[in-house]
Amino acid sequence: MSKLLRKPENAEIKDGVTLVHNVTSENSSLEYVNFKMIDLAPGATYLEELGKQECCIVAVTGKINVTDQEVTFENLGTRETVFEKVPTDSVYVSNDRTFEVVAVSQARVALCYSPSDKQLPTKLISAADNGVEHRGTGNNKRMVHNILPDSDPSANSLLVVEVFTESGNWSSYPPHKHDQDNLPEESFLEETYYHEMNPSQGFVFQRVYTDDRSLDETMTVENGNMVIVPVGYHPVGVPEGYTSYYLNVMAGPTRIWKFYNDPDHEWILKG
Ligand SMILES: O=C[C@H](O)[C@@H](O)[C@H](O)CC(=O)O
Repeated sequence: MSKLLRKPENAEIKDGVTLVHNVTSENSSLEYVNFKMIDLAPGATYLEELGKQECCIVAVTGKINVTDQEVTFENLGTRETVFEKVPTDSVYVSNDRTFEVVAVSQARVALCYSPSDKQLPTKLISAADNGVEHRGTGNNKRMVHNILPDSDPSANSLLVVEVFTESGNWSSYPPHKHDQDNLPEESFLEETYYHEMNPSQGFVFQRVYTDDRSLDETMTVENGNMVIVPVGYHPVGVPEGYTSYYLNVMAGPTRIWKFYNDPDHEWILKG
């Protein structure tokens, strides 16, 4: 199995708290992006002290309360399944703070981390604050919820978006990359994908590859899997009959999303 593909761990870490995924700089090649997906049973709590990392807490499904021990946001979350295709609520918590998540209902919560040493205010990113984008044409259409885009100055290095791609369409396509710290041409952002499929027995194909093909992995990605994108182009193809969801976390030395399209395939944009 590709080292870039992660299947759910589903490790119970305390009563009512299951660690579904845990991507760290120790167990991956990523230096900027860290990620946890946790499942919380009703009433379960998860507390974390942040060091020099910031965190975007995404109420992926279900309802949660979030506090940084100074301010508390209650009843966050807008959906029982991501395939309701509505934006959800998130909370930004900066470095050197402690946060606690309390499950109001059964909940799946994404914890998206990146480096931070300039403490910023804790901020509710409500569903209504998500910019919704409809990108692409033909069989390249997808819908994007911008949870924490680079246009939002609330974070130091973190970028968080979620993407819905319908049956028979492609996303992150034409293939693009952001693996060179070469602004204004291209930014360097590591990336993680947390994938879900509807119906859940579905799969997508995701390729991660570099210009010199020193990295060239094509993966069958199933419901609940993650894909780690340290470098390279990273297109996703969705078979007929299924809808794809993925949550992206990106971070790098500069908080700008400036991608570079694969020249072999950029002609597709010219229609
Ligand atoms: O670089 C960002 C990720 O590849 C996705 O968020 C991608 O941009 C989604 C899309 O535009 O299809």
